[in-house]
Amino acid sequence: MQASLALKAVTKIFPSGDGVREVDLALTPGEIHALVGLNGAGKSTLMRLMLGMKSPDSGLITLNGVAFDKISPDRWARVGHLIEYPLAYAELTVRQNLILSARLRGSAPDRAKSASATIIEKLNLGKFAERRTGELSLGNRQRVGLASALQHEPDLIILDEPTNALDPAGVILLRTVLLERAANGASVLVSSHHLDEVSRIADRITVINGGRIIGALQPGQPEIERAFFSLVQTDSEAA
Ligand SMILES: Nc1ncnc2c1ncn2[C@@H]1O[C@H](COP(=O)(O)OP(=O)(O)OP(=O)(O)O)[C@@H](O)[C@H]1O
Repeated sequence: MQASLALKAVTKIFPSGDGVREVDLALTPGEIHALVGLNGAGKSTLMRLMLGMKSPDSGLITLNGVAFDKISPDRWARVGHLIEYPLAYAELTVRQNLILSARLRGSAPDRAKSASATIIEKLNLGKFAERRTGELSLGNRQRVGLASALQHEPDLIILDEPTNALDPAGVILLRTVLLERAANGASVLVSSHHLDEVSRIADRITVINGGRIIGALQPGQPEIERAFFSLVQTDSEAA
């Protein structure tokens, strides 16, 4: 069964009073869903909740109808994510890191080797494959983090600002891999500040402000930035 993740009235409030409130959101197999919002809007918090890295104060999150405390480790192994910092050992080479991450997700040694070779090619990391990861530029480390999140062909993909440090070539390569995964039925959620980029790849764009979902934008709609700021301004004025 392909992944579909659903949030119902999910709330998580930090002691400061910030957080996310009463969020309803659903990811659909085969769709790329973008989450856009200003700095501090609640995107990373929401993604952490969707990955079980944080627990909600109230509300329910399910994966294919199953509550998080009942999801098996095998099911989690088919999830790919990158939240803020790429997880990689600085002393290991790119290839070693990728093989290790595939093994940690339960891939057999041969499968881990071939999966890492495939993603190294897809994200154009060949030149760096035998270099120590700690020596790479920020953008190439981001590519390694993305490679690790995507190499095991996950059916649920959650990426927090995946294009932040990427050059235009990296953005295009990532776009190709995400479109390919979605075409194969994966549910994809990406957060971004780059409205033009998400407009190009997303099937749906959800806007978050002050921890609440405040509306949607149409991918490809003209003047999408203006529409985004108008939604945010109206919401902020009403608050
Ligand atoms: N662990 C935490 N403890 C207290 N407050 C937190 C914590 N994590 C996030 N927050 C607060 O919750 C709010 C939402 O933060 P979050 O990181 O989810 O925003 P974001 O939309 O991802 O922002 P950005 O675009 O800057 O990455 C912010 O006000 C932030 O300061």
